[in-house]
Amino acid sequence: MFDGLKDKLSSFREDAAEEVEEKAEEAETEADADATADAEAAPDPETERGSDASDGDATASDAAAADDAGEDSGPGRLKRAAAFATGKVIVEEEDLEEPLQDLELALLSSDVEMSVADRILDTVREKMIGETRAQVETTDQLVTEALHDALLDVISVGQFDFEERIAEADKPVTIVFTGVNGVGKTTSIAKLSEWLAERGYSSVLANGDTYRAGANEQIREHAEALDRKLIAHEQGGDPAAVIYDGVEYAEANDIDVVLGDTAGRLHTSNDLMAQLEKIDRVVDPDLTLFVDEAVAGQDAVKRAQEFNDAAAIDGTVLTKADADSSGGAAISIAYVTGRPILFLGVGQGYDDIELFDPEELVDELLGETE
Ligand SMILES: Nc1nc2c(ncn2[C@@H]2O[C@H](COP(=O)(O)OP(=O)(O)OP(=O)(O)O)[C@@H](O)[C@H]2O)c(=O)[nH]1
Repeated sequence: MFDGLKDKLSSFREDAAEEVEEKAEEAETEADADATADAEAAPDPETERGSDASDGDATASDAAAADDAGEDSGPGRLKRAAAFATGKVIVEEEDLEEPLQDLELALLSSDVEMSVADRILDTVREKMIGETRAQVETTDQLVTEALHDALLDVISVGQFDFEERIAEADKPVTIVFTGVNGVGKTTSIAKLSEWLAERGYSSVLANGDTYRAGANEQIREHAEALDRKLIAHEQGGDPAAVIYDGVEYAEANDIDVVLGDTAGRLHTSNDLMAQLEKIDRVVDPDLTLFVDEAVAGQDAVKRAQEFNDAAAIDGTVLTKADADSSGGAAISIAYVTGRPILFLGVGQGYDDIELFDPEELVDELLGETE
């Protein structure tokens, strides 16, 4: 999962750490050279005692040396050298220039959305530049921490505890799933039903996809495999009515959660978006979840944004993360929509769904999981 991105992040860490180390060493060499120059320029107390004239000469050459140092090194260098002498390393903007350019390219080529990449770069800059570290700390640690914070900042936008939300909500909890065709919506509903069952919550499936021929059969297969009740109407029926029936069934039978499928649609299909509005009006779902596939990268991010604009979503289920190397959608969707990723689909089996944990993803991306 996300191997391509992991490799790119790892290269950035190595390059940035190397640059900062190199510059720190330069500062050390300069600090040493300055110290030697100072020592050489310092008047010998023995000779000094005998000659008043040499006193004046020494002061002049000291000043000249100080001037030279100022001209050649600039205040940044001096500050750096001074910090180095006290056991610290200061990170300067120029150390990071090249690695950050490479990081930007790496993120964009991993399908990370532009504004998200910018934000990550800004945070890394903010966390690292002007930062001092003790020489005993590794620079890699400093870079890793900055990258960790930058990634977490964008990935964890809007995050809430899904399990707690379900536990605390009045029952039945109604969840409606939207998204385009073929991204794994129906499979995700089945997986979520199983995920809920494992945590002691019963669920009923309601097939609001009355549009596509074969939709009833597809979801029925899952319902039968999992031994769940399915509410379905004829093809061409009113999706809001199906989900409403699902809610009534749940109320009558003490079922905790209603999982409502809907037809795959583009945010631009007006009639289908109007159906979603009707579902909203008639059923007033507790949560509307957008489903898309991680492998769609930038397209998934764009669709999430467009769906959220057209019909406010509460979160995303990102499927096929197991087949995605880029990780761009996983990193970008929450920041772009302001709504969290709640689940990752990680395979075709019913158990292949994971509650999304931003901290866990960041650790995995930075190779800190083992
Ligand atoms: N590898 C992998 N495959 C998945 C995942 N989730 C779903 N799939 C597969 O993706 C395909 C499409 O899934 P569906 O659930 O039929 O997709 P859908 O969005 O409901 O499709 P429509 O009903 O046509 O809108 C199926 O073959 C699923 O097994 C996942 O997390 N990982």
